[in-house]
Amino acid sequence: MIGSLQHDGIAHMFLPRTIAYGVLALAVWKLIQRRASRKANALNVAGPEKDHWFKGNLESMFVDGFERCLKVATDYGGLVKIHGLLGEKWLYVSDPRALHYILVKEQHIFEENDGFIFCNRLIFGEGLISTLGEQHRKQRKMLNPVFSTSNMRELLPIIQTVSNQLKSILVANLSDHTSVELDVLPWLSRSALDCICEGILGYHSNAIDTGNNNEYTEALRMLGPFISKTIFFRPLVPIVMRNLSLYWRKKILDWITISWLPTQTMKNFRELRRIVEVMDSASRTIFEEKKAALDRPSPTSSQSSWETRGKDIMSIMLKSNASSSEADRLSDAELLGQMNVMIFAGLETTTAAVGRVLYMLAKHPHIQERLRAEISDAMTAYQFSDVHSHAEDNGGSVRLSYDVLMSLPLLDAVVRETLRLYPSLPVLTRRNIEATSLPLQFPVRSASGEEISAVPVAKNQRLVMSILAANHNQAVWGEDASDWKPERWLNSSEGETPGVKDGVRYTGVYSSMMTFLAGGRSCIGFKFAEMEIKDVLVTLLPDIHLALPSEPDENGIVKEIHWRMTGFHSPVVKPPAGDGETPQLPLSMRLIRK
Ligand code: HEM
Repeated sequence: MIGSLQHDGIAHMFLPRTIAYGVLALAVWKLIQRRASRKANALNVAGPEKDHWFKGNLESMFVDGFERCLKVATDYGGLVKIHGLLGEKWLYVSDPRALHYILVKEQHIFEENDGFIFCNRLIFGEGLISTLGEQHRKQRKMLNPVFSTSNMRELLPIIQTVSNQLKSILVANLSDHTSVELDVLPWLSRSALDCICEGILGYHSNAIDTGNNNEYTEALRMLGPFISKTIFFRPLVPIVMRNLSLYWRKKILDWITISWLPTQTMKNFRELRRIVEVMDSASRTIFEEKKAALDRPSPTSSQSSWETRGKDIMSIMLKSNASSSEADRLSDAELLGQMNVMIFAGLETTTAAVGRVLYMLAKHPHIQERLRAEISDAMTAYQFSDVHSHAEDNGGSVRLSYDVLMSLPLLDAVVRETLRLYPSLPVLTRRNIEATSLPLQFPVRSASGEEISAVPVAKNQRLVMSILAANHNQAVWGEDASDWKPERWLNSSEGETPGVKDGVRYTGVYSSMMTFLAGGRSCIGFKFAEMEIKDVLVTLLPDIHLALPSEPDENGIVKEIHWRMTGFHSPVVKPPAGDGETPQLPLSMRLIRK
């Protein structure tokens, strides 16, 4: 997703069907990169030998390369020279000081890649992930307060309603006597979409109701997959955008999406164009209605097909923008762009995170039991507390307040530990727009074996920031860094803060980990994501027991889940029970006897 290698098309480049289409694009891309590449070749840091003359180390590291990504950092340290396409040299970075330098201290010289920014602008408009420099800073200034804790408090009831719908659907498929195997992934994806649509846009998507055939929500669900399918052509977009007039750009778009071109790639382009048009038109309608609602004294849902209760992020953003000074105010195009960006940014990331926590709990039944007990105790205590008189019950389940939800220690530990070990976006890319020198916390070896603690980097060097390797770094997380141990977060009161060793830590926005990144381009929605993940858990666990599949299928084979890491982590079923490719998360579930 955002800024990830998947977005740069690397993870998909090696699929056989795309290679043929790619040769031409690569040749052009190679020409543009050549100058930077020549300088970058002088990089004097150690790293692995190339695995392939064309693909370098990219396929082995970034196509299902979870272990390889970690091993490269363990073998060579926090700054590693790896091989890109056709011998280009890339830097693979996980050192805490180097990441701080890139993301915080000298953020202005490290930018997202051109292809990423230009394509996002075409798809989403002028939102956060399509802008750079001053314009991006201005947008963050306006948007940061919108994601405040007090606004999250207001949003929680919206999330709780969606989580309850998710529970009702799962419960309807279960019994308390026997376990039933269910692929929960489609349900998690639909409930994440509802959370985002309701919470961010104030729009009743009701995607969880599969009978509700809604063109807009279907387009939102399909956007990510179709961006991935067409991503290979991303490097060409900046060339077209920079060198051709609007007239010719439109002509090219019409040509590549012409209906009689039969190939699958053209079909993918056509579908992506259709999705973007549906998304754009619906977003404009919602946006206009929201603006109109701002001028009405008390909007009612009956006045409009779009719900405008005013507690969603968009409404808060519009109010806050309207009351800002002229200099700080965002244009309508920028506000509109944020709507599409937020949905895209928050959908697959959160779905993967919720799926992973459920999977980890299914794998660790004793932690699941302890967590269920913690949640039940909190609900009982809350039910009989004075505060609860203000909270609603829904279908017999207690709706905890935001503060209680955030204060449950084991819940917090389980979520943190899972987000640390399995970041939804494992790697992200940057390039530097001027020559610089990367400082290192932990020295690495040069290609000739000397110890170095700063590495000169030529302009336009391609950098891969490894969130994964940072979150598994034994130098700050300890020798058990790669073990899933929620208790590490429970012991922090004993004077040890997880992820901090001898004062050294990663400067991420969420607990010394890099899952939501650091600095001015860090995840703006991390509090929203944390609240949503926690709320799904407190809603499901009191009623549903989770386990890994254990029943053999008709061929006598038990399904084994594997988390494939490409741009994202997504669960698949290993062959022979599955195809090892199709995202799915079958879990064995039964109702809890009360
Ligand atoms: C577990 C869930 C999530 C994870 C792991 C995650 C992670 C990240 C990361 C690593 C970035 C930086 C990307 C880059 O620099 O290229 C990012 C950016 C962003 N995220 Fe999230 N995210 C999550 C959920 C959300 C949600 C729920 C929202 C919206 C409500 C959201 C909105 C955004 C936006 C708008 C950006 C761009 C920020 C900017 O460029 O200023 N994210 N996210």
